[in-house]
Amino acid sequence: MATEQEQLLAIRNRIDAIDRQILDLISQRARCAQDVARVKQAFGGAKDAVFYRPEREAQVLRRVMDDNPGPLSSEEVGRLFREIMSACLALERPLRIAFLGPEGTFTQAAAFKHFGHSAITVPLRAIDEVFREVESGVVDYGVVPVENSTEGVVNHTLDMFLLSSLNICGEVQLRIHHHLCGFVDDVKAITRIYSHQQSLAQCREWLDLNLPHVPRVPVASNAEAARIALNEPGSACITGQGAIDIYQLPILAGNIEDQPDNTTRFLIIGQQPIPPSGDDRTTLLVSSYNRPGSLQALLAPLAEHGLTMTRIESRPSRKGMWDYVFFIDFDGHCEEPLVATALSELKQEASLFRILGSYPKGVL
Ligand SMILES: O=C(O)C(=O)C[C@]1(C(=O)O)C=C[C@@H](O)C=C1
Repeated sequence: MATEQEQLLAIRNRIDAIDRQILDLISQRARCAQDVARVKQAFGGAKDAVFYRPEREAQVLRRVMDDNPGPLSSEEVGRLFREIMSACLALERPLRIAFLGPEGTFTQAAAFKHFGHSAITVPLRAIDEVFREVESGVVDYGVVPVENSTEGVVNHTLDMFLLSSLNICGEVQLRIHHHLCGFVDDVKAITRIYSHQQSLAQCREWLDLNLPHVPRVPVASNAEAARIALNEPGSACITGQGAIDIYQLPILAGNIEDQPDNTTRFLIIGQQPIPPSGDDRTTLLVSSYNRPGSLQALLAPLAEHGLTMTRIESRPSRKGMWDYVFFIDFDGHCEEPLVATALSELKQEASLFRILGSYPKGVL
C-alpha cells in the first residue's frame, strides 16, 4: 500500500492540474468581461455606459446555485461566483459603493455580500449622506439598512425616499450576529456597555438576564462602540465580526442576539432602473385620498391580479397632520404585463404614486 506521503502527492498533483484549468477558465471569463465592457462603451458612450447589471448577476448566481452538483453547498458556490463576478466587473470598471460607516459596520458587510470584495466601499456618516453622494454621482451606488427582523423598519431610510429620486436597484439580507467584546478579565468586571441603539435592543433579553445592572450606552455605530471599548478600561461593546476584525477585540460572549434568526435587510440605491431578472420585487411609494375605504381601494388591484404583497409600512407624509404615505413591497417586476396592469389601476386610486424600484430578490 502507498504511504500517506505518496497518496497525498498523487491527489495534490490532481489538484494542481485542476487549479491550472480553473485559472485558465477564470482568465477566459475575465477576458469576456473586458469584451462586454467594450460593447457597453461602444453603445452607451465612454461616460454613460452602465457596467453593473444586477439582473444579470442575479441570473448567474441563481443558475450556478441551481446547477451545483455538490459536495460544496449552494451558498458556498454562490459566494465563490459572487467574488469571481465582482473581480470581472472591477476589470470593466471598479464600483464605488457608499455605505453607512464607519468601516466594520454591518452595512459594510452587506455591501461586500452584495457586490463582492472587488468593490470599493466608501464609509459615510449618515443615511442622508449616502443618498446625496449617490445622487451627485460621487459614488455609483449606496447601501442603506431598511428593516430588521427584531426591531422593525429603519424610518430614516424610508423617509429619505420621500425627498430623493433614486431607484432601488437591489436588496441584500444579512444574518446579524452580535458579540460582547472587550479587554476585561471577567464579564462581571464590565462597567459600561457601548453599542448602537438597535443592537442594544436586539440583545435586550440577554443583557437583562446576564448584565442587568451595567449601564448601556447608545453610540452612533457598532464600530464606534468597538473603538471606545478598545480605549476605555472596564468598558465593553456589542458589535459584529467586521469591527472585531478591525479592532482585534476579544469576544467575551458570542451570538448574544435574542432572536437566533436576527436578520437585517438592506437596499441598494442607484440612478438606473433595473430590467426584469425573472424573480423580482417591486417597492412602491403611494398615498391614498383622504376618504373612507381609500386604502382598501388602493390595494385592491394587487390582490385582484394575484400579486403577493410582502410588506406595507406607513409613514407621516411630512405634508400635513395625519397625512400618511405607504411603502408597499410585492413580488413581480413593473415591466411584467400583469404587474403593469395592476399598477395602472392602483395609480387611479392614488394621490401620490411612485415606483421606487423593481429589482432582483436577494440571492445570497
Ligand atoms: O454580463 C454583463 O453585462 C457583464 O458585465 C458580465 C458580468 C459577469 O461577470 O458575469 C459582470 C458584471 C455585471 O454586473 C454582470 C455580469
